[in-house]
Amino acid sequence: MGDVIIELDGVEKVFDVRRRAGLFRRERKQVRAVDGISFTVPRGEMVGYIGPNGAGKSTTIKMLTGILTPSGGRLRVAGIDPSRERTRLARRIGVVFGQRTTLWWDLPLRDSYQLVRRMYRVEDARFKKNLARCVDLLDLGPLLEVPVRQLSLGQRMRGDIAAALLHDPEVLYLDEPTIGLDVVSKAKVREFLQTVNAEQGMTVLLTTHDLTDIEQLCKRVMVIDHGKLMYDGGLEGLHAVGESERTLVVDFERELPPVAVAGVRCVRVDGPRQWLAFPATASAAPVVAEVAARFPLVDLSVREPAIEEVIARMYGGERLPVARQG
Ligand SMILES: Nc1ncnc2c1ncn2[C@@H]1O[C@H](COP(=O)(O)OP(=O)(O)OP(=O)(O)O)[C@@H](O)[C@H]1O
Repeated sequence: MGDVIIELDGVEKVFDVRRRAGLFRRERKQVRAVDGISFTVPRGEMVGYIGPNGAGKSTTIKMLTGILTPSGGRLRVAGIDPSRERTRLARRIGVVFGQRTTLWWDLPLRDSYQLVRRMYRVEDARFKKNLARCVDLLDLGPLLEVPVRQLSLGQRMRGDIAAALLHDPEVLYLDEPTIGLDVVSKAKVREFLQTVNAEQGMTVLLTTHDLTDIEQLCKRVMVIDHGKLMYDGGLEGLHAVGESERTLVVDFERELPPVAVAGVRCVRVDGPRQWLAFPATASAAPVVAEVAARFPLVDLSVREPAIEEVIARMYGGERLPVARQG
């Protein structure tokens, strides 16, 4: 592990919400959007931050940029307290919100980038170098003279990502960077993120509803629900926690009643084909050996659990949050 660049210790955000409770009465209610979250991210890591709608992901990112001040706990990004020194932090971080653009609607991309350069006072040579690299890797060349309003969603997103990187941030927050994009644009964005992470050692924190983003980009994933951290670890570990199952798809020589093998559930029968589920954490070898020894087999294959199913089970289930580290 390298040095720690993002550090949260018991971070909370409580919103005071007023709502009507009858004709004349207003009720005050507190929403604990982030409820005591602790984690650290070492420099250079690319981490997925996922959870169902309203889990507290955007609120966390807003605190990490300094837009929102935590109600409790301790938060540091590159050694800086974001809400106290938001401007100083802004030079060190890049932010992309998939749902809205930071570009100037009426200006061509090229002019937007000039404004970014002035805002961050990016030195000329560095700006040229960074822009050339982004234009090359994100295929922005033909788009530079086009006003932002005329860009497709995928083009605009690529434009936004470039804008976030022109001042060489050490940390990049991406909130739903692939939302609404077509397959080709998604692939391009992912490839780009992989490149900047690998070549520049940029730390990336990514929220997404598209689990392919996580599978392709992140070795580590954090799952948040109701403002609490429910899981922090590798994707494989998520399968263990989510009690996911692998499936042995077996073609027998003839139709058989559902086979009974210890540790295995027959989940489907279709003619001579049967689907046998067993825990994803177990080895397939003994299951295959027993089925093959007892029944006349023609063919078999093992299907890995879909990460979507694991996550859905986690979101749906009553789980205890992970223990706080340290
Ligand atoms: N400014 C605010 N005032 C009051 N409540 C808020 C505010 N911002 C967020 N909340 C509430 O805090 C909770 C967490 O919201 P947040 O936007 O962080 O979730 P999210 O995980 O980003 O969800 P989504 O995937 O839908 O974007 C929700 O219950 C939301 O309604």
